Order: sequence, then structure tokens, then C-alpha cells
Amino acid sequence: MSSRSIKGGKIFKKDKKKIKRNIEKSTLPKSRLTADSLQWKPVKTSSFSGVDNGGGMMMLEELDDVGIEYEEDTAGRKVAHFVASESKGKGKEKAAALTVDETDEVEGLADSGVDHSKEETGDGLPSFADVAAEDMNEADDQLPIEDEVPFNDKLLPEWSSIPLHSTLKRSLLALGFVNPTDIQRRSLPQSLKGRDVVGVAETGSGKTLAYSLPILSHLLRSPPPSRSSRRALSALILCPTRELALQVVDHLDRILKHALATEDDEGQPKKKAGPPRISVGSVVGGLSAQKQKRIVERGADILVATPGRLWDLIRTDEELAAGIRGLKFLVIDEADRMIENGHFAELENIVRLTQRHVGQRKGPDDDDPVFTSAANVLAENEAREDMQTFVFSATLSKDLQQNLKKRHRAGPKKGSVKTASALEDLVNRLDFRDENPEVIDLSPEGGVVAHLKESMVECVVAEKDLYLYYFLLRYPGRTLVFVGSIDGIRRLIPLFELLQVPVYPLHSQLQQKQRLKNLDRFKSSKSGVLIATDVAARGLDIPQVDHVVHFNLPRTADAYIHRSGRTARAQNPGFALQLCAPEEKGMQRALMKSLGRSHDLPDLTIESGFLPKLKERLQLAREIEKAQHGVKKENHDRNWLKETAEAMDLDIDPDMLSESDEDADAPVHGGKKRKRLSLPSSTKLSNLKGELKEKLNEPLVARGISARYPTGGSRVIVDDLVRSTGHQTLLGAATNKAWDEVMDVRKRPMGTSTKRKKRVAK
Ligand SMILES: Nc1ncnc2c1ncn2[C@@H]1O[C@H](COP(=O)(O)OP(=O)(O)OP(=O)(O)O)[C@@H](O)[C@H]1O
Repeated sequence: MSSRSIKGGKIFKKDKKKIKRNIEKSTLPKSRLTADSLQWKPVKTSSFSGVDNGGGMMMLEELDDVGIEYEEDTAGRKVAHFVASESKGKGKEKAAALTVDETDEVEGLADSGVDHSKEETGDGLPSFADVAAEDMNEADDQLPIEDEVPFNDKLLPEWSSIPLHSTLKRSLLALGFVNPTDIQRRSLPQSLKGRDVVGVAETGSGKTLAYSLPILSHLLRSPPPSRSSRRALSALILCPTRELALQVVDHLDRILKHALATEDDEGQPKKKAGPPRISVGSVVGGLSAQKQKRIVERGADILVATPGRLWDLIRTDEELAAGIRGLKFLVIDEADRMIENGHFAELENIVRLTQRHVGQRKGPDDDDPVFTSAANVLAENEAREDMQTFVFSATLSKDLQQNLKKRHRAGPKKGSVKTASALEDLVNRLDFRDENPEVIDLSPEGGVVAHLKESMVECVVAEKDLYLYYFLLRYPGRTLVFVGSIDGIRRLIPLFELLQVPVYPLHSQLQQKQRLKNLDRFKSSKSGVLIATDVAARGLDIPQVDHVVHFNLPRTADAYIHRSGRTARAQNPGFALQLCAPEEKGMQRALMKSLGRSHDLPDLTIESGFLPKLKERLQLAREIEKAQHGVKKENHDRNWLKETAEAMDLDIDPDMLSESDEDADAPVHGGKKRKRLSLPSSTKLSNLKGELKEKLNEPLVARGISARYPTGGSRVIVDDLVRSTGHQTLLGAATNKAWDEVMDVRKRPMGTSTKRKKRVAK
């Protein structure tokens, strides 16, 4: 997806700064250019398309030596043309025209907003680029209805009984999704029949496609949208966070990329000319409201949104409110998280717009926010009778599922009795059209994915750093470490950086840009370590996370399920480790009990021979950290003293401004104590750093191994050394994966844990 913008049906890729610069240059002699004839250059931006800081731009391309010229057309509107200096533009053909409001000017041009309407061409998605503005504005000009080309079911036998549009089956084939996941196999036949579905299934089990495929199938089988007017909204997907919403858009993109493209000679997806057959828009917080407004005004078949921003837009856009009333599909993804997220009122308001009875009430005293904001819309539009509602989550309590069924059979209670939880309240607001919504509960026994291997290390709080360090070295791989507080992350990051472990923080107090960057780095480093708060616990579909470490235990079973669900996704192996201090033991028992576990987790085997050296390194890293703080404080104090003295026009003893290797309050000048401002000196700091460097260069050798005589000792490592088959960093350690460790020792009755051996050699 790129930052092209569409105005009056023509697309342009843009970069605000460049265009501004070029406008300044526009006094040069110029010739006009078509947008697609220009030399667009990709700009390096974050590859984590799920979150971005570029105003929703998924890809940015830039131009040099091109400006924009405005001309008035016969209707008095400003028409902009791309122009280039004569030397560069020679031979280029007639101008590319786009219509802009005067008020939009250059800012508006550069301001494409989140645009998931598939107008991008670079990655083979369908594009508006070849459609002239006039064509886009032709009245009642509908795209031709394409016949569904039959799909050979032998190519995807496992999907043959699921009546999806054949185009989607081609997409699934291209993506290598040979088998539907369980939740897809169970829910799709129901949703494709028009039923309402509540789906509960383990993390990473493909719930996004479970609710998206019926929407796409419906749209592909519906008459294509008219080119002349704003697209009627067909589906609304509500997500709790911006990251999740954009990830859902990514998911849809992946399917649509194959579904809506033709193939080139080499069988690669190629862009199709014309407006997108299906357009997907996103409306999420954190981006400019102006941009979001444009997306909505342009119209989309599917809107993926977070409730807060969407409700803001609905309040000022009657057409959008009417669109919500006319929805064919309403999806609530991660319903339980949505409640936690503090946008309950907005979510509730949006959901109420889809209710059939809202608006039938009369009376000026009605202070219902929905009624007030959308009174006209409610009066003039009936909510669609055949709307389908899909509610999906990995954690939706059984009680709630039962209540939902019972409540629906009994019909919503008048005056709404105060319900037990906000989530129940929400579910009570959902106006399922289905007499008996299909509830599919595939939540696994024990809460987490069956093939996830879990283990724990019991240790005192002070040793958690050591065992984390050991684990990261012993089991290299992409590891997500969950820490209970932002302060905890701030303590661990510098420590592990000193130990040369590739660690990246992720928490809510980081700037969005930095969060993005860190996620990118984590994704691109095979042994990267993301140290995060629960901000990373839900929904993030980062490929190949090998391990999740619960450095601090989560407070709820749901949080444990979602955190652990960042690994072992889509049938990949995965491993979750709990670092459990004695004071957390009670909490851990309660946690495991509420997950329905009757067994303690197995202990992780620790090769204790490595620990003393790791401990030394850690100790040095801690001292360096402390010394660094001391030096920082010393500099700060010295600067303060200097500045204050200067301000007061005082002379100060130069000794007081110099560094010292001596301790503070050391006796000087005939036994008198003089307060020194210098704490640990920078010399001491560099000595410590040198010492750590040496330690980091020393090999870490298992017990019974002789690094000097690799053919001797009780364990011979010469073959590993010759063939490079041994452990990367721990000489003599096995190279097995963490999940292999707990293959056979899984589970023993709760509370029967044997006394653990003292693992740390003092
Ligand atoms: N049928 C399939 N075959 C193979 N992979 C699939 C299939 N369906 C979905 N996937 C892939 O599985 C991964 C996880 O899917 P998704 O993010 O939808 O999981 P989820 O159930 O929503 O997880 P969570 O509860 O953590 O949000 C995605 O990368 C997706 O592309």
C-alpha cells in the first residue's frame, strides 16, 4: 500500500516535503507528465505495516524534479498537473489531471490518509490509476458483473465442502492455506448460510479469516459497486486497538491481492485496471481525523475500525451513520479486550445503531447519545433485517456464551437490567437477527494451544535476570518477554544491552515511531528479544515467535492465554516459560487452576555449570549500570553547580568541578571531610566495561568439557567443533529446542512438585 492519493478518480503517489519543495521550484520551465510516467522511488519506511506513523501510509514513494501546476477548468475548479523541468520532461505526453478543492492545495494533495482501497499498483493490487476522472464520474456506470469462474476442487479438497466464492479459493491456494483451521471449518458453513456466529478459538487459529471470508465471498457475489457514488458500506469490523485493526487490513490485503489480481506471464499477481472490486478502509485512532474523514467519504465496502475514532466520525457524518444502519455484516473482534479498552460507550453507541428497534422510540426527551447524534438517520433508515453478526475471541467465558443464547431466546429485557459485566452488557446490546446464533466454542482445554509447550523455573526474584539470561543464551530464537511494569522493562533493557543481547522494549510510554521500529527490529532478528508489557499480549501476529517468557506472571488467566498465544501460532511449535518467585507461587496456583489445570508445569532443565559465569557477567553489567547512573548524576551536579555559580557571579574551587577516583566524603585536608560531588569516576566505569568485555569474550563451557583439550574430558566436543554442529554460545550444551525439553516430562499432579535442586553454584 502506498501513499498515493485519489482525488476525482485519479491517483497520485506523494510525499509532502518533496512536493512542497517542488512547488517552490515550479518557476522552472516545465512540461506536463502523467502520474504513472514519473520516476517514483520507494522511500524506506517501517515494514511493520500493522502499525505506522506515517499517517496510515503503508509505503511511500517520492519524486524529484517534479512540481504541480494548477489550472481552472470550465466548472471553475482547480485542476492540478504534474510538471517537470524541460530537460527531464522532454518528450513526455499530455498532463495528468486531478481535481482538487482550492482549500486542499498542496497539503491536501500530500494528505492521502489511510488508504486501503487497493489503489496501489506496486504489489499487484487493483488500481484506480488507469481510470480517467471522467470515467469515475459517469452516472450509473457500473462495473460489469463477472461470472464466477469454477474452481477445481481437487486442488483444495479440504475446502471443497465450504461454498466460498471460487476467487477466494484461488487465493487460499496461492497462500498455501491447504486446510481450513478448525474454527474456519466449523464457522464458515454457518456464516455462509447467513447465520450469526459467536466463535471462540485458541490464539493463532485463523479467526480473522473465519469472519472475513464470508464477507469477501458475499461481496464477490454481489453486483459490483457503482462508480458514480460513494460506496455503500457492507461490513464493519470493530477491533480494540489500532495495531489489531491494521493487522486485519493486512490480512484482507493478502487475500485480496491474489483474489483480485490477474496473473502476468510468470504467474505472478498483476494489477487489474479500474476501480477496486472490493475496497477496504480503516478508521483508527492516532491518525489525523481529516484523513480518516476522507477515507470514509470516499466510501469502502469494508471498514475496519476502532470504536473511539469511528464514533467521532459518525457524529458528524450522517451518511456514515446511515451506512452503519445498512450494514450486512457486523464483526466484533476480541470482544473482551474491547471492553477493557475504555471505549465501551462508543462501542455501545455504534452497536446500537445496528439495532432494529432504535429510532422507533419517539419523544424530544430522549437523551440517548445515539438518538441525539443520528436522529435524522434513525428516523429515515431502518436497520437491515438480514445483517449478520460475528463475535470472535480467544477468550469468551462459557457463562457468557450460555447467557447469550438464553438471553436471545427470551428476547432482550426492557429497561435493561444491570448485567454482571460490561461484556455481557455489550452482548446484550447485539441485535442478533438469528433466532439462535451459532456459538462455536473451540477453546482448548487448559486455555492455551495444545501444541504449546510450557515450563517454569522457580527462583527468587533476584535470580530472575540470571535465569532469563541463561534461557536466552541456551535457547536462541525469537523471544517475547512479558514484564509486569514499564519500570521493569527500563531496568532490564540496559542490562541486557550491556550483555550484548539484542533486546528491544515495547510499552505504552514509547513513541509510536519507536514502537514500530522496535517491532521491525524484533521481526527481522532471528534471536531478537522483545521485552514488553501486556500491550503486546493480544492479537499481534508476529511470525515465528519461538518463545514467550512470563518474567512476571500475568494477573488473569485470559492475559496468560493471550500472552502465551504470541507463540505456537498457526500450528508452529512454541514454548512458554514462567519465571516464578516463591511469593508468586500462590498466584501461579490460582492462575493454573483457573485455566483448569490439574498439574504443575514441568521445571525447565538448567545446566547449572554455566550459571557461575553468567552470574559474574550479570554482576558486572549491574555495576556498570550503577556506575553509569553515578557518572550521569555527577555530571549533572557539576553542571548545576557551575551554572549556579556563574549566575551568582561566584568563584568556586576548581577541585569541586573535577572528577575524582575517591569516594564521596573521603577525608582530605588534614582529616577534614569535604563533600565531593564526584561519585564513581568515568575511569572506574571504563575499567568495569573493559572487565565485562573480557568476560563476554571468555567461552562458556559446560561441566565435564575441556575447551583446551576438545578430544578429552568426560564429554568430547571435537566433532561438534569440526562440523560446527555444537551450540552457538554454550560450549558442550545440546542444541535441542526448548519445546523438546518438556516433551516427556509434562505434567504431574498439582502441588506435588519435588524439592528442586539448588541450581546456582555460588
Ligand atoms: N487455513 C489456514 N491455513 C494456514 N494458515 C492460516 C490459515 N488461516 C489463517 N492462517 C494464518 O494463521 C495466522 C494466525 O491467524 P489469526 O491472526 O487470524 O489468528 P487469531 O485466531 O485471530 O489469533 P489471536 O487470537 O491471537 O488474535 C495468520 O498468520 C494467518 O495468516
